[in-house]
Amino acid sequence: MSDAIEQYLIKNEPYYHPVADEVTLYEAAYSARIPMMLKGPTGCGKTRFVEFMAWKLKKPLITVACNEDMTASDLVGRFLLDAQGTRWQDGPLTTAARYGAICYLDEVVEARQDTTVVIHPVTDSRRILPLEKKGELINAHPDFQLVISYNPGYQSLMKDLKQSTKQRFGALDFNYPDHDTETEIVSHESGIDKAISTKLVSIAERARNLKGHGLDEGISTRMLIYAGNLIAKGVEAHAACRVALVRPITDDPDMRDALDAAVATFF
Ligand SMILES: Nc1ncnc2c1ncn2[C@@H]1O[C@H](COP(=O)(O)OP(=O)(O)OP(=O)(O)O)[C@@H](O)[C@H]1O
Repeated sequence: MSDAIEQYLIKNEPYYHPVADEVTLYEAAYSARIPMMLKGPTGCGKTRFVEFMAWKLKKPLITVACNEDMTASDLVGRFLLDAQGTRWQDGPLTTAARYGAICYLDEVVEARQDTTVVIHPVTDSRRILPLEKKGELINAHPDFQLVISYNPGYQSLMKDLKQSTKQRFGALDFNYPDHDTETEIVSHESGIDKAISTKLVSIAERARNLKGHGLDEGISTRMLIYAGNLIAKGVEAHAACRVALVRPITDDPDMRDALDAAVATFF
């Protein structure tokens, strides 16, 4: 393995608690080199899952957080001018395709459509990545796989992946884990005991019922871990929940009252 890619190998096993059969399905998809789309709300474990799978498959992982200012060059690479003159610098997608990594494009829908089309030739049977500016055509390394994340809740008609992009991927649905699994995860990640984390999970479950009825998104596993982290640091539970759960998710006074009431039910 080249130095360029060695740095992206995950050395220690990431903690990942499987929720259903996603590990086996992903392994099969990887061995068939099917590009994968991980669908689900923010903070529910998609990134942790891909880190775990990359570690399990012993493949390097290159992650790119996509945004609307991103251009195709940010993915494939560009010519840079320095003291020695002009030189080409591979972008993260090119590095992954050239040397055989898993490339994870987080929230790819944020990127402009002219950016997302660069992934087309490398996500169908051609498995090629044309570097038009450089005049080079890369045949993707056999170990290369593209993985994207997608939050169906955020999509609108104005901003969505084209069908021609979506249909190049297999998809796994992610959601918040079931009560016991989430309790386990929150305890493990924040160090609080299960008696407290089960209460945090119960608060989140109530709040998740408010999604679409005043809240745009549910309280995520990530937020529960933050609350647990604060409690583990000695912050009193009500204050921890206010800082980590209630205030970040809404500014609506009625919704804040409803969430405070849910917190008061359990603490
Ligand atoms: N099944 C799980 N096993 C272990 N940890 C988990 C699991 N699900 C969630 N977590 C925890 O929740 C945190 C948030 O998950 P993660 O960062 O993977 O979310 P995400 O779905 O990728 O969010 P985003 O879409 O915002 O990037 C992780 O750092 C991890 O601590």
